[in-house]
Amino acid sequence: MKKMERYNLSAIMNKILLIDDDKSVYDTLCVLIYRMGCHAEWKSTLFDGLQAVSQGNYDVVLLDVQLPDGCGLDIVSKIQQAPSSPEVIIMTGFGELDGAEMAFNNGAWDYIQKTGSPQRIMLSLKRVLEYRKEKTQSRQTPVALNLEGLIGESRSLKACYDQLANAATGDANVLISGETGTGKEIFARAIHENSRRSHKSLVIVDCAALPETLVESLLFGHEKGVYTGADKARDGLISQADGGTLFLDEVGEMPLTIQKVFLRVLQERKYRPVGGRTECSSNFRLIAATNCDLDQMVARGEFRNDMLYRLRTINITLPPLRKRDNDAILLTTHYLPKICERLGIDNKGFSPCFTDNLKQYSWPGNIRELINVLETAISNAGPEPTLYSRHLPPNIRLSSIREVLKRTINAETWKETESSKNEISDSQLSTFKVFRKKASLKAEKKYLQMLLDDTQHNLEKALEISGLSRSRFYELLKHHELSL
Ligand SMILES: Nc1ncnc2c1ncn2[C@@H]1O[C@H](COP(=O)(O)OP(=O)(O)OP(=O)(O)O)[C@@H](O)[C@H]1O
Repeated sequence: MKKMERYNLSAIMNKILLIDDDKSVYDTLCVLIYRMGCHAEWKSTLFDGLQAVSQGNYDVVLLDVQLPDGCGLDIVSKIQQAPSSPEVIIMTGFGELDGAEMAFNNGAWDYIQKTGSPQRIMLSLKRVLEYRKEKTQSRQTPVALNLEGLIGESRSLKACYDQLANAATGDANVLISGETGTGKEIFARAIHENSRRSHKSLVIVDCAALPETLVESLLFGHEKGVYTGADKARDGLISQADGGTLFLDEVGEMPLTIQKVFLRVLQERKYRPVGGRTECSSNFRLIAATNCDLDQMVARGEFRNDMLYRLRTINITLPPLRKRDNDAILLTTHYLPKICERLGIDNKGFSPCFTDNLKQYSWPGNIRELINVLETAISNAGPEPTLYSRHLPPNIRLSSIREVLKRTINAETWKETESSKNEISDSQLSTFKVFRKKASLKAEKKYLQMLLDDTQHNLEKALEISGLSRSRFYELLKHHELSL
């Protein structure tokens, strides 16, 4: 019986791993950790620590910054990817703002100076364990989130799904930021659809398209006869959002004069229609979206600070597509059949060279650009059943060639620097002009080789991508002893 009790206890005990090369820190902390009713283990290097984390079921990792085999800050996200997703508390010998910023950006729970009292570490540990307990409990009663139409499994996007779930359970104002085409509107819709207001309207206001002279009338409505042509009273968008959600898209474009009026509406959910004598109220939930840096706009006097403060009770920042791991491919798999269906053609497959290009491109227009590019590729492919990189628009293929070239040239410059170090001893350095000429010839040849490989020696394609004239292209091939 006793044995059984002990077994049960250890099963529910929180497990803490300390990664620190100073054993005395472990000796001090492990007593306190055991007193808290937790189990402590110790590793002295990043390598051993990561190995332990990948196998053990730890709740928290206390991580030193300077370790014999590297910097602790570099492995915070790797630790969190372990099966038990442990929280990380950084313990540093020297507190530095840069280090703290990097730690928090990487997802650390806290950043503590080791030289302070061990109680400070214990307090942080206690808080993080409480947080984990709450997190586990809320997971046990999961809210069924409807993410229909939202594609992506990257870590950065999943963190946004968590925020979406949190926003959907309440009524707080939400500000969604992110580059153009990252899905701010589709996220706003998902928050509304998952909220208790989903049976009422989601009213979308495109602040960039609001005509300044009619803005108040559009938002607040107007009474009969206030304008020539206003032959009857009309509800504004705020009234239409009563009981539902008001979505202010491109909120950075809202004129300052309107921000002033709108701020009062935000605070009191009350407004006065143009020409009206009495105030009306509207119980709406506000979501706003922007691709501007509103903090910078506030600093330049282009956006009201009090408005921004109100808007971002919950702040969701959508990551750009280039920072979403494999999501571009998942989106491609999702959108290809839809586009083909819309065009009334058979679905198409895609080759590895096609996805390689998609992965290497930086997608400044994000998901919207990806959808457009897929449409172009489908149309370029005509009746062919499979999409290859040659079906992609030239700018995407070029940018991927540029990436590979950059990497190759960097590697070669490094090799050259290394070998030139040896050459310097027995030969004179050439002039800069000669050196530059040699380097550019080498890069030229590399480019041509890649162009030929990528286009499978197709002349027309090579000319299209390179922008070279036919005669210049032949001249270059001859010069570098390459053949088509
Ligand atoms: N995660 C996603 N899964 C599937 N489709 C997405 C996703 N994110 C965005 N999209 C699609 O990409 C397109 C652009 O999305 P959306 O209009 O929501 O972006 P946005 O950030 O509001 O853009 P903008 O700032 O230019 O207004 C839409 O067709 C949308 O359906």
